[in-house]
Amino acid sequence: VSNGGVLYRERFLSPADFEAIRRECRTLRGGMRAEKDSIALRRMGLCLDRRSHTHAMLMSEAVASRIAALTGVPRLEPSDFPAELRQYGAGASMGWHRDDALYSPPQTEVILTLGSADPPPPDEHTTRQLVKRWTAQEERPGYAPPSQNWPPPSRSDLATLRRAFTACGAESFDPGHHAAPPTSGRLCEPCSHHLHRLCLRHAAPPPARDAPGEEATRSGWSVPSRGLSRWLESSPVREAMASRQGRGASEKPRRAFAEDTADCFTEWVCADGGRDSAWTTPNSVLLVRAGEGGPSHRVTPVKRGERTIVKLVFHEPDAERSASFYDHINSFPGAQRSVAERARALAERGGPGSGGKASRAARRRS
Ligand SMILES: O=C(O)CCC(=O)C(=O)O
Ligand SMILES: [Fe+2]
Repeated sequence: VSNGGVLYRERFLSPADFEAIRRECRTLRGGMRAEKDSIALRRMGLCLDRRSHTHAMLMSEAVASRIAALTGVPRLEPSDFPAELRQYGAGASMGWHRDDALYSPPQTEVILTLGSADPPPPDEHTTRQLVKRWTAQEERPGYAPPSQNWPPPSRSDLATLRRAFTACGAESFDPGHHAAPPTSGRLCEPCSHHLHRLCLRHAAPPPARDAPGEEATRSGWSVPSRGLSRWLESSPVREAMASRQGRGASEKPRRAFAEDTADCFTEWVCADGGRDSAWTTPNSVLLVRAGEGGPSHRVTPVKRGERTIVKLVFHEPDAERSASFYDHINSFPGAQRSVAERARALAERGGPGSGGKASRAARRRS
């Protein structure tokens, strides 16, 4: 794997395949249990049934050869190590570690993100650029707020919105459709209650501007679907709006940006010793080379929301199981130790350099 053994790629599966996997995995969440003996803290896990659709889709020759092509490993195969569904809830994290080599030569691990907590907010520069682009779009004649593709207002917004709409005499208020996305300077003049939402009654007829989703994608971040109103009130957004209205950015920011929405990153050490990190988007894959030669990496603590991933293991043809393979398998939640496998693991540990009780006790799952 390039970049010191880590590679991050977004939009890995087709939207249809990804949705099918996400749907199935959602139904399995109830079966998750706290992971045992793991470096990860407060993470929940579940081994995916080999007969599941998710397993069939991901542990396939097709996916293996795509991973091989991405990593530059000549050939990879789906391993017999269980694919795991894992969830980081609030407070969960994973400290710096290298993935144990479950095989020799060491495997490539694939972290497919199914869902993530709210993304971290954009920096101030990005926010200003985005607000500028939105404004330009909104100033086109005939602009109307999009209906479906903007996240609907959060529950806590509804009462305020309803009041604002009543105040300006709007006839109806449908939370899913009558709330516009954040705008910059263009307030609903008659209402002017809301800096960031247009009242449809006072908005011009359709159409249309780029879907906010596309905007967000182009700018490299997603608008938080939860905590939207807090995000809008955060200082760079407010300042950008204020300066559009010629009022300058004199208002004291009420809340610091970074405190407001914070969530976990996967961080790793690159080949040159520097660090890189990713807020892993849904349908992204993070490919990590295991073993001593692999990169050190970690997951920063989740403060809000949750992040669900599927972890998959691929190995080179003819790779052999290592003692760690058995240690790991036996520490799965609810694992039944297989006598034969245990015997085999013990026999393998007898070899030179395979570590005694102390190293076994110290070994924790990655
Ligand atoms: O959740 C992640 O992004 C990384 C997880 C990881 O490193 C592991 O499970 O070994
Ligand atoms: Fe890891």
